[in-house]
Amino acid sequence: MAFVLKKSSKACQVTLLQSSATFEYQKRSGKHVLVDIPYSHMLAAEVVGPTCTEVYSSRSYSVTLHYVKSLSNNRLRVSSLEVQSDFDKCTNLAKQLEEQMTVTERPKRLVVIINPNSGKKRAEKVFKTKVQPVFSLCGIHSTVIVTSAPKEASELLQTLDLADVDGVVTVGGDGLYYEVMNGLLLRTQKDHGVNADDPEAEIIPTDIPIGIIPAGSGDWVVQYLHGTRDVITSALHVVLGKTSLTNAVSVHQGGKLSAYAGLVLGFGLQGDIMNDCEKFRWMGPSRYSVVPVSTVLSRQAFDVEVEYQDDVTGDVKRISDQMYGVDTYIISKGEQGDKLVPVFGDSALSVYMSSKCSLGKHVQQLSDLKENKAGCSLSISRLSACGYDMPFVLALIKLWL
Ligand SMILES: Nc1ncnc2c1ncn2[C@@H]1O[C@H](COP(=O)(O)OP(=O)(O)OP(=O)(O)O)[C@@H](O)[C@H]1O
Repeated sequence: MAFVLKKSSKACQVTLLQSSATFEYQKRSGKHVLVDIPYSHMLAAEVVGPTCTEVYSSRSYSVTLHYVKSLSNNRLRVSSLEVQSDFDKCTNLAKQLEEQMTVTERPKRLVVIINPNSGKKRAEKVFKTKVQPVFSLCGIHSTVIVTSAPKEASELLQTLDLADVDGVVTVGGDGLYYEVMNGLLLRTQKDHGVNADDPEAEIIPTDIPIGIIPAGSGDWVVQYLHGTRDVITSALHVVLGKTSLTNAVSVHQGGKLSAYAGLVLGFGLQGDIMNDCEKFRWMGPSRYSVVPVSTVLSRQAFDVEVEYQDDVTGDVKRISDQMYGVDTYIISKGEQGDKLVPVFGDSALSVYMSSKCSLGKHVQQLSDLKENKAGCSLSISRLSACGYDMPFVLALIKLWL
């Protein structure tokens, strides 16, 4: 299907192809331009009529197509293209484009949960100035909840009416994502009559996707997911509606569910680092650079036994040693050349163990891991114990990709 409209007084041919629309026109300089925009990247087509001060002419209507453009470093931005014609042509073109956009399922009703105390305490401003305009452009209705205390988000999700909700968006850091993921999973178990405390019970995955707008201190989940912590990029990933599966792992101790983990499960040093960082929250994001140094200097080795099922052979193996830490990456890390890259929704988890060694060697191992150097992980399909009774159960939940 093709339409001929105008762009800056010159003819512009718009052709609707199977998966994209092309716009072909000449610039004032005479240069020929062809813009090919996939339907999957289109956000909205707006028709604007003549203002009352304009003299009506045969082409005083316009269609502005808003779409997503890729920039360097995995960032996305909104771009627009305007063509002019009469009322019939403009409304017809806009209707055809809107129809193509709705072929892929996109969210229309969202619950947005903001932690005003995340990171540099700019989450509310970030949402209002950068995210809300993108949601409005795409006709998304959002119910905004600003938390006033820790755990409020997960408690609220136990009773909130989620029947018509297409997704929950967090504006904060990894901690808020963790809270919302826990809240949604617990709600899903309750709704299905599953006893979440039972370590043998299969976790029922939640149908409601989670979107993450980075406004925290670490923002690791979103960086792994989108390759950037750019706010507008995250908002655009949400509105385009494509989801990715990620793992959640339940951790049980003493016959009770401790929590669902979604990023790293750190036993020993890593857990101590996170615990110490929380005590220095007043330092803001810089606590993650300073506090770990003192925690590593006061490291302690434990007698640990790790039993796991090998990802490749399926054999159950056991390692006993004095270790500083056993870290399980729920968002696994796969090897790509000499680098470690995040892998979402993998059937295996990666485990890193730090056996007793000199401080120099230990620091080297930790910095290799921080720089994502390949070669220091074990890939396991099930980790059953690490010194304590901590069986893990895997589930998959959806994130907007
Ligand atoms: N209104 C609030 N006041 C204080 N703490 C809150 C509030 N709402 C949520 N929290 C808690 O704050 C913790 C940290 O929040 P969040 O992850 O958003 O920020 P961050 O710690 O700065 O970022 P990151 O987790 O990426 O380092 C979460 O565990 C959450 O439970």
